[in-house]
Amino acid sequence: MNQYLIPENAIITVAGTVGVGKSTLTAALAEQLGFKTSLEQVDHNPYLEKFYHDFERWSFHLQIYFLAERFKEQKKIFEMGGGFVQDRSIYEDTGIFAKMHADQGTMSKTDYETYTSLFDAMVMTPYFPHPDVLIYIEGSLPSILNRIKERGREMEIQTDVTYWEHMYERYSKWINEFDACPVLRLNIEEYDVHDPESMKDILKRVGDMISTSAASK
Ligand SMILES: Nc1ncnc2c1ncn2[C@@H]1O[C@H](COP(=O)(O)OP(=O)(O)O)[C@@H](O)[C@H]1O
Ligand SMILES: Nc1ncnc2c1ncn2[C@H]1C[C@H](O)[C@@H](COP(=O)(O)O)O1
Repeated sequence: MNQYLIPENAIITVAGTVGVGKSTLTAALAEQLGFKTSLEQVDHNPYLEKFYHDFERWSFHLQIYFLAERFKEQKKIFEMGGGFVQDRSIYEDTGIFAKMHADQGTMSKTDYETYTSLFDAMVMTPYFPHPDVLIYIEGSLPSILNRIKERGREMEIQTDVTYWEHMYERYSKWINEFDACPVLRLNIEEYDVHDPESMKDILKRVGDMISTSAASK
């Protein structure tokens, strides 16, 4: 146990819409805590760029790819006995992305059903521990769009702003209904990743949340 009362085998997952700051916060918290990171790999994804050019053609391929990658990470976290900060949850793949494309008609009904049945089968395996806490990062849409622009991934910058608007709305609803584990909501205006005190404050809140949740079980 560390000074934050976070168990050494804990799993802390960072969630939120594209560009909000998940990867950056994941790295900063893991460093402060001495935990390992589970990061989303964008550079080696063989479908992502194609997907942004043609959602209909590639959305199913991309979801299967992300599901496989995410599941391998879950398995790794399980086998290594936890102690991870994880960049994005598997719940977002299904609850936000796959659903959004199915609803918008850029993933067929059959493909969505195939994807969902595979996801459900994977969740039922022992490799699927729920996080101890899910940190949900939120902020204003203009600030997030600005971050997407500044980060400079051309495929995201070229994507119509309505895509990000729809995703933003979905995330706001999704998090209000999310109940798979305790949630710590953080606004991007309330922390500074470069300030160790600010990271410690977040970790203290994570530790409090884990202790409260353990006491109520
Ligand atoms: N706390 C922060 N303050 C200012 N800029 C940030 C902060 N967190 C992330 N950024 C910047 O915002 C952009 C998106 O951050 P990133 O962590 O890659 O987001 P995500 O993983 O959620 O897509 C990057 O350019 C990053 O440097
Ligand atoms: N499940 C997903 N479906 C479609 N696109 C996805 C999915 N998961 C991540 N993405 C995209 C969104 C971004 O362009 C990159 C990386 O996400 P980020 O939020 O920047 O870490 O992958």
